[in-house]
Amino acid sequence: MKVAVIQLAYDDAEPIGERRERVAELVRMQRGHDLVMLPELWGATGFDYQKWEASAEPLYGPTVELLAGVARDIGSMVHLGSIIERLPEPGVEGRHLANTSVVLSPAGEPVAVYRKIHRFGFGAGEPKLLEAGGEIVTVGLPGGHTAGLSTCYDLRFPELYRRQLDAGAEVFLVPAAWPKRRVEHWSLLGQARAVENQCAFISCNTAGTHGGYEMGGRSQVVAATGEVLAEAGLDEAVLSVDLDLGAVARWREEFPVLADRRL
Ligand SMILES: O=C(O)CCC(=O)C(=O)O
Repeated sequence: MKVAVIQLAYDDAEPIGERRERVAELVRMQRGHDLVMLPELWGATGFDYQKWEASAEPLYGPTVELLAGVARDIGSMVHLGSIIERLPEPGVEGRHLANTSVVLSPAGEPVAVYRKIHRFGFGAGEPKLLEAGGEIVTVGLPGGHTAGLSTCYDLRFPELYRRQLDAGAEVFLVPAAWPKRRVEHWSLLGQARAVENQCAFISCNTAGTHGGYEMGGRSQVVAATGEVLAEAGLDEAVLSVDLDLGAVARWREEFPVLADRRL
């Protein structure tokens, strides 16, 4: 599977409309890839919580519409990172916003919707403003493979990835807006999730500075063996990787750790 990871850099000064067009163009340039990935909340100004209410959109709103058109044009699956979704009705905690990922098929159809389960902010930001997701979500990939979906802070909760593994995941897809200050955790945890679950791992972080936070970049593509196949630096970058997902099953057979789990 040929994957393109778009590590987008932006700052608060870039108007959202211009950023949308720039992102659509960047995705369009990835023709020939089976899957194109974007980072978390790039259209909702990432860490800038104050802007979330104003930038919220319905699930099948302008971001999905724009990227569905691009997915169709280039014939690739597109993981749009995430949006601030305005829920049709308030959730169990009475909030009407969520941090929501959508994966689009090469025909531009939404084939998976994941709402971030673990909200980051310790009482402020996400837990204060957003409803938590509650569902394990996987999505079928070309070649009959299965990906598990999660977002940013979720990466700190290994039990989520075990559940995705049990749901058939062979690769984890993780968009993020992970700050530079803790970027070592980001790299380490991504590799750990790959090694402990014998799953490939594809992460797409943000670069630039928004909401006063410098972002950490270092998006990576990791094989199920833990080998880092590609890693971005601190700036905007596109990683283009030919990822052999058949290698996941071969590795599990060669080194059958998962068979020794005690449940
Ligand atoms: O866990 C961290 O250090 C960063 C998480 C985060 O920035 C987020 O989930 O938005």
